[in-house]
Amino acid sequence: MLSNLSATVEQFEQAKSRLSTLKNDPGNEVKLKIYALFKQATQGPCNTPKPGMLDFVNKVKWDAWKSLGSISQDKARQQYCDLVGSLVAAEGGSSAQVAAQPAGSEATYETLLVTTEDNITTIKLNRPTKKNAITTEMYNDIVAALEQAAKDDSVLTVFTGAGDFYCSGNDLSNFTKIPEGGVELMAKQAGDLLRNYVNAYIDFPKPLVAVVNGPAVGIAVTALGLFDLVYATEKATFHTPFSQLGQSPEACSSYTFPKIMGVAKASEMLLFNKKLTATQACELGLVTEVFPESSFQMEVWSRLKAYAKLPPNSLALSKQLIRSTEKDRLHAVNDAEVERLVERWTSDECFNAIMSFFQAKSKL
Ligand SMILES: CCCCCCC/C=C/C(=O)SCCNC(=O)CCNC(=O)[C@H](O)C(C)(C)COP(=O)(O)OP(=O)(O)OC[C@H]1O[C@@H](n2cnc3c(N)ncnc32)[C@H](O)[C@@H]1OP(=O)(O)O
Repeated sequence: MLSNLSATVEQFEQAKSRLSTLKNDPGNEVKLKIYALFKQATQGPCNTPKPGMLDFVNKVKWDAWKSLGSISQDKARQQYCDLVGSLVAAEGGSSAQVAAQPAGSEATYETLLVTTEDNITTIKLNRPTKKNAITTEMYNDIVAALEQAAKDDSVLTVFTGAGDFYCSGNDLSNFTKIPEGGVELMAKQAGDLLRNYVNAYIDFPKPLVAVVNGPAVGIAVTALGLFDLVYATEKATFHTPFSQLGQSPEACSSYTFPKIMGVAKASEMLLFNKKLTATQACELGLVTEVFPESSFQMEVWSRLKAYAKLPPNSLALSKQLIRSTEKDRLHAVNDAEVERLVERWTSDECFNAIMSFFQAKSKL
């Protein structure tokens, strides 16, 4: 179903009242941006006379408002909600209540928000109470959303998470629903789903961008090797605890990680569960750039909106040139990783690790 969405007046009011609950001063630059967005959202483009040279404070505020040019009140309201949402989230609150969806078209899924605006299709994992862990239904929905994004008019596709986590990886309860055919059938079905999921990334034809808004675990980290840009907030972490879970790497990371960061660093992550900070992940080349949490959403989205104005065919063709020589290799790696995991999922090591998680004996 398609409908038009932007920040509602109610969301805007909610964002206003949440702003007053902030404990930390976000700094003058951010405060000015908030002021300007508020004025634009409530009064439209700046049309008041410029304050005199000596009226320093009002002149700076006027400049900030004027700098928004003619952006619509709807858009300003939405950006205001996004900015307040990121400030609230930075203090440990949930940004989900105030962050508005980009205006534009929206496809409806149970735990996925898929929207298209400004030539960008955004796929947002929307299960914040479970740290955006991916259920079997979500794997299928993400594949469908990627197939749709490949065909739509957008130039870039962005993947991100709602709330304080980017994604905690595979939902471990996917392995607790044993079908009548037993554990072997469950493992085979999970393998087919995983192969299909990873193929959707390998074959994705347009630039794919990860906006890593918080910690990432497991398959949410390994899949990053198949993205074209990875932007992370400074509070993001990157953890692939496969041996701890009795499992093995997926999403082609057994190939992409050594290529990106070298065998030694890849082994620390994929064999020995080393959790990286955003800065470490950037130094190793897994992350493109790290941003301060207070301005993360604002900086990243303004940059992506500019990129999305570039000529789409040129972008897609250049991506194909960069990636095409690797495609067959990546498919072969995906098949091999899936084969290994199907074995692992029937092992005692894996069974015991998942049981301990649900008996709350172990957390990563
Ligand atoms: C069917 C296809 C299969 C393809 C599989 C492909 C292979 C994939 C491999 C992986 O992705 S391996 C990584 C799997 N992920 C984990 O092991 C993470 C497990 N979670 C945790 O260790 C912690 O929850 C956390 C992520 C470190 C967060 O800890 P925090 O203390 O901040 O929050 P919690 O209270 O633990 O979490 C809130 C809520 O969410 C539930 N939850 C979080 N992550 C998962 C998860 N991955 N699977 C299932 N449930 C998860 C957690 O249990 C809490 O639930 P409630 O207790 O509130 O009901």
